[in-house]
Amino acid sequence: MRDLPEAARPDLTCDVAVIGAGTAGIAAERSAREHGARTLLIDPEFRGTLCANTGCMPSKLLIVAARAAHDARRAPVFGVQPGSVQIDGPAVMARLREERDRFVEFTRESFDDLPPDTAITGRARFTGPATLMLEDGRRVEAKAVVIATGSAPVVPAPFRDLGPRILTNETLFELPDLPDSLAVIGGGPIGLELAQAMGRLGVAVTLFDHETRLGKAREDDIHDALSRAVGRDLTLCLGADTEARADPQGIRLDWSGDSEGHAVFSHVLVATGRAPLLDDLDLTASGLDLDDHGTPVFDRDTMRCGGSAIFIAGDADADVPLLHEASTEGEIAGRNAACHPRVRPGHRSTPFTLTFTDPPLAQVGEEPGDDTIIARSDYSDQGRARAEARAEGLVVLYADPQGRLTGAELCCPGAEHLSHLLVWAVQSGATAADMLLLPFYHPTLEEGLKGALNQICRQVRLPEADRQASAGGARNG
Ligand SMILES: Cc1cc2nc3c(=O)[nH]c(=O)nc-3n(C[C@H](O)[C@H](O)[C@H](O)COP(=O)(O)OP(=O)(O)OC[C@H]3O[C@@H](n4cnc5c(N)ncnc54)[C@H](O)[C@@H]3O)c2cc1C
Ligand SMILES: NC(=O)c1ccc[n+]([C@@H]2O[C@H](COP(=O)([O-])OP(=O)(O)OC[C@H]3O[C@@H](n4cnc5c(N)ncnc54)[C@H](O)[C@@H]3O)[C@@H](O)[C@H]2O)c1
Repeated sequence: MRDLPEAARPDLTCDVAVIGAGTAGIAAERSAREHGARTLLIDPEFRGTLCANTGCMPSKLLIVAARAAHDARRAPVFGVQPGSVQIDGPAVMARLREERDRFVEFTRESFDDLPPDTAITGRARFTGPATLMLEDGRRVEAKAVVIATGSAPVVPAPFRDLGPRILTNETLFELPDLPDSLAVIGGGPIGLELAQAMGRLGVAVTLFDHETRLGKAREDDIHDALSRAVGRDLTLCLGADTEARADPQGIRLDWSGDSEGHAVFSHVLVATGRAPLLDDLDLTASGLDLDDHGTPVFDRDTMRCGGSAIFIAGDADADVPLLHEASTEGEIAGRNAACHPRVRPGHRSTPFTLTFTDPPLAQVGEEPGDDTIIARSDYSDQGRARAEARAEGLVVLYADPQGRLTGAELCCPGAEHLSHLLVWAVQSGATAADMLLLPFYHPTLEEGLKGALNQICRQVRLPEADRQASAGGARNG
């Protein structure tokens, strides 16, 4: 460094520079440091993770408020009369923000544990394959770089420039009160979760999607179960293209396609997908190969971009934009950045997505192939679900010709937990017969899985371990 003229000397040097202090970046920095690297963690704000601020946590806080309202409304089915249910919108939003801020504080506190001079405030861009420039002009030289800049909502043209009544996940949780009415554009996980929650909190919600499938459901009967369930809390308008314009009362939407109409909504939530935040990075200077969307081409086992010393993790890579994947990818990227050029594959877990509707939608493993054995458990009369007056939906299991579980799709009560059991079974290589040898307590939602597991055993001629008659008086456990 001493031989360089002063003007060319970097202001900051390190082994691994991590760009972005979200879930992936925090994991990458920690992992690189644990593997002996001198690290820098660069972020313009250090405001805590997307998950805590505007993602997983505030959305689940809205969902739990909605569930409380829903449970109170359906209590009379059990002979319990709670009286008329009143929703105090400002109180719902205040509790959401109070709890959310607590979660955000925890993620911010993790920055206090960083070694001195590791956290660098600034927005970074590439000036070369291993050099970065911060917006204040400081130059950073690193042996390896991890890109962990996250993603941002994509707002299609008709919804841009229409003012604060157009919401995204970045603004919805800041509303002082619940909206009078809400159009939700997009039936992916964000749209589904927030639309159903708002509907249950008494907001008049219409959900639009230009496709006819909600939540990328694989199976027709799973999609039917999901549509029926959310259709009780909101109006569904699938296969519809929407136009938007400002109106004195809010935002007017005109839609056409499988249905036609127009209406004015006090607010519109745009949940039409998210795109990696890479534009500010000047990736051309990095020398990386980019795909058609401008995302670096990378190896998802090592998180390395081509043959370079640049790694990528989290939503920035547009692969699987989920919290647990961001964390895993960060850990792999950080370790390999520290050990570069001796990179090695990290462990990637079985694909698993969970949308927190009621009942939840879960997808486990890969899509079924031509020789996949498919079996179903119906939850519309499952014993425990029936007792709780929430019997609906189904579980679809996938297995290979040897009876080994390869995946599942669920939309039924308890799917949040049942899907965990199933993803653990898939990842550990269990067969349907192995599963049936495990204990099933009675009366539980888990018992409902036995029907599909037995069907697989019959189809592949494995022993059906469970012959125990249902003691619950209902079909399927
Ligand atoms: C509404 C919503 C609900 C969700 N719910 C769930 C859920 O229930 N379960 C689940 O698994 N996943 C959920 N997700 C997805 C999950 O939140 C994300 O996959 C995850 O948080 C992504 O983490 P990340 O580290 O990639 O990004 P982030 O946490 O966004 O971190 C990116 C960081 O990069 C910084 N940055 C950006 N550009 C630069 C630059 N040029 N220089 C320096 N720093 C920069 C940003 O300031 C930010 O701090 C949800 C997402 C949303 C939007
Ligand atoms: N529970 C969870 O794990 C959870 C919750 C929320 C978000 N997330 C993550 O965040 C990511 C982004 O979520 P998302 O729901 O915004 O995106 P998404 O891409 O999953 O879904 C977007 C939906 O919007 C529709 N759409 C796109 N353009 C449209 C248009 N112009 N008009 C009408 N519909 C349109 C698409 O057909 C699709 O159904 C997800 O992929 C997921 O990884 C996860």
